[in-house]
Amino acid sequence: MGLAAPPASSAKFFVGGNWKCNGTHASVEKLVADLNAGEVPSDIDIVVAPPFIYIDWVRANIKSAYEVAAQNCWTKPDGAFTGEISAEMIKDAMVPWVITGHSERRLLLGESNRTVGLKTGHALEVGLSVIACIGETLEQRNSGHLYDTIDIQLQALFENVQDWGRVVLAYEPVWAIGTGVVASPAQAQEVHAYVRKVLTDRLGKSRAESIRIIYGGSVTDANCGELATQEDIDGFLVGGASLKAPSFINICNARGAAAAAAN
Ligand SMILES: O=C[C@H](O)COP(=O)(O)O
Repeated sequence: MGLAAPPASSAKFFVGGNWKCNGTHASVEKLVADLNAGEVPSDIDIVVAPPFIYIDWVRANIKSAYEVAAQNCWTKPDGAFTGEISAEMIKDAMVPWVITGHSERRLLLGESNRTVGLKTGHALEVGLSVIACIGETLEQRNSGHLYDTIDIQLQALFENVQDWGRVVLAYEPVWAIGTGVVASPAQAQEVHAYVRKVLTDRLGKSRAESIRIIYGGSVTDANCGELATQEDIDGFLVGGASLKAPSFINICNARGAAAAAAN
């Protein structure tokens, strides 16, 4: 007996694992060994984002089922920007993806919508693919500013992105990140559908349908199944659960498992 209807979205499922500022050489080696030992679907995109210091080792040692992302990049190619890593360097290190606009960078490090837009545009120009993050705080949601927050964040992307073919949009409500309070499937779907409509209005139906809109915020292998069946949820950006290989592998299998359960 089925759990839920199969997903309506035909976009290639995408699962990102954002390791954030976690790990040691020993724990990263163990995590990569465990990920390499697991079975993940070959028809989805899976991308892990280690801390910069481990990224080269991970890229060289993780199996080809997983691509690698940086967690951030700078807006310029090089220069006197102490502590920054440029998109050019990320490309030079043969890392194909970068995350931009994560709420931890927006809120803890003061990155503005403009900066996120510039970083995203520059990374794309350099040839990277980008996981661009958007999402509202609880205060913005509760004060009726959910959709204008999303609009403003998207507008900064529209001003800087020429080629949406290499962009994955991650909707991550800040109140759900690292809190254990996951958005309900209906809450997440409602915002994803809104984002899809904005993309449709700006870029046309066909392009909008091809852009993956993924959900992030307290995703675990226990709650990902129903989320994965929502029409406009094309995958996940996973934080804490991506540090545990068995959980992350289960999340990578979420859509296939949900489809199998529905049949
Ligand atoms: O980038 C990932 C998100 O911030 C979600 O993190 P979380 O799964 O630990 O809530």
